[in-house]
Amino acid sequence: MDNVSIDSLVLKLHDVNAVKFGEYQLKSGMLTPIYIDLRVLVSHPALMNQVSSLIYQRVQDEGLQFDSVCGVPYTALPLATIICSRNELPMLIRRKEAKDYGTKRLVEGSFRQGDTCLIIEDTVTSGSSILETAEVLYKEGLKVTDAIVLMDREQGGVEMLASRGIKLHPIISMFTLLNVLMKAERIDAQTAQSVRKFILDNNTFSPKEENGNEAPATKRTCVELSYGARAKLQNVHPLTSKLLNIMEEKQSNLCVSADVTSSQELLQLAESLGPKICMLKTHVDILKDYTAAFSQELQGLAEKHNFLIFEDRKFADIGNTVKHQYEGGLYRISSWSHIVNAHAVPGPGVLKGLSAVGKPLGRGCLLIAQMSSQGSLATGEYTKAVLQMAEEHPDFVMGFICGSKITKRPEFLHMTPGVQLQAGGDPLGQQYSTPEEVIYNKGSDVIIVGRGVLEASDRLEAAESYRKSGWDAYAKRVAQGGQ
Ligand SMILES: O=c1ccn([C@@H]2O[C@H](COP(=O)(O)O)[C@@H](O)[C@H]2O)c(=O)[nH]1
Repeated sequence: MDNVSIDSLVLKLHDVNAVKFGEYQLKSGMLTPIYIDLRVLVSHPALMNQVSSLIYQRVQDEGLQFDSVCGVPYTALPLATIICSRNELPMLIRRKEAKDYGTKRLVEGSFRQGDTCLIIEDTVTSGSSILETAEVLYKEGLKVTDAIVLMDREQGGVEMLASRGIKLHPIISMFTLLNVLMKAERIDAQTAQSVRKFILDNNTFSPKEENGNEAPATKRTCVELSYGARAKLQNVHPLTSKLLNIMEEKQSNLCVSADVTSSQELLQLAESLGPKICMLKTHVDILKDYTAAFSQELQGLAEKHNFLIFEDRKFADIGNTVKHQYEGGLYRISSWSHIVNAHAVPGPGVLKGLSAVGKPLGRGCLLIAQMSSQGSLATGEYTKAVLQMAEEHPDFVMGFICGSKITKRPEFLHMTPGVQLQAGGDPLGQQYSTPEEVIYNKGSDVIIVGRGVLEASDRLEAAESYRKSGWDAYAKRVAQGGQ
């Protein structure tokens, strides 16, 4: 499903007043600054057809297997009807109340015990309406493994349903909707930010422990998705998805920081450590003998060993300057580095400049939200502002350089430098944490290790130790946090 169709749909939904800003009450009684009212769709047949086509396209893209389709009453009923009728799929209707005459059935239509039913819903907040429908279907002997929703408010529905064995596939999610409306100047940045804050502050999902009690706060903050599951999320940057898949496949969340000054040595590192890493970080401006041939060889090794290249350039100038720095000069960074990073200090212009060059090439960027060095000024409100900048540019920003997880949004990556097997520091203010601390306790995704590997007598053996510690810490986190 392409972004163009999602963007145009969001704008049309806004045109027909299906997206309202103000103060509204949800089914749960919760007051919300944004209300999605898809009941109006029935008055707009062309839009109804567009929505139905997008839902069916998603069903096909996901390769979902099912025997029948059921729309959650009432708003999703006509959507399910159009989809089933157009594509000749058997449909079931869930009654809200059984009739007190005739068959008294709660599910109308023909089915066999053990059949799988796909649920279609218009909007999800907590996921409770889908679960109610699924429970009625279960009582009839049907199975429910997947549900498709047009609009996910991103308030815990995906996680709640996942905890009950149902995979929810959202077509539009709240943060995407806000970004599209903001880009089209339908809402201002302040409105978008206050809605984002409301959504993040009002997550409805609290996992239960096996004894039925609520999990303690430390466990409850979010359900932990695996790297592989995150790779499949709808909003994820394509390069993030690629990286997450590499991580899962190679069982490595290790990025080696190749801080050496000779091209030959860097290429040797890439060749020997390539199988152990998901990413290789460079500081191209410390090489004393850079040539274009070097960058070509490096790209070849990245393909051979399936890792991404991250040039740690830390762009920090106005948009026009960073555009030149990224695209041109001696290094032509955009031509060979999959990922670069930037400081948020100049404001969003830095991202506009970089993305003008990087986006057409499928590149991505990390924002520096925190630094590992002692006395860093990138803390508190600054870090929050960096997060906001990322949320406003999800089509180019893949995540953050940071010391710990700064957002629960699973589509953003957290990458942490300042990692060694023993905590400590260097005389110039670098501060080190262990892989276990960074990945398990601080919730980061990738460990970035330089001297821990480079100064070891056996670099390959050291890289394997870091790969294993990083991976074990991640496996422990996922095992305790969910799926
Ligand atoms: O906050 C930051 C941002 C970047 N770095 C870079 O990571 C490596 C760390 O090297 P070590 O040898 O493991 O200390 C280095 O390239 C830094 O420029 C960072 O350390 N902290």
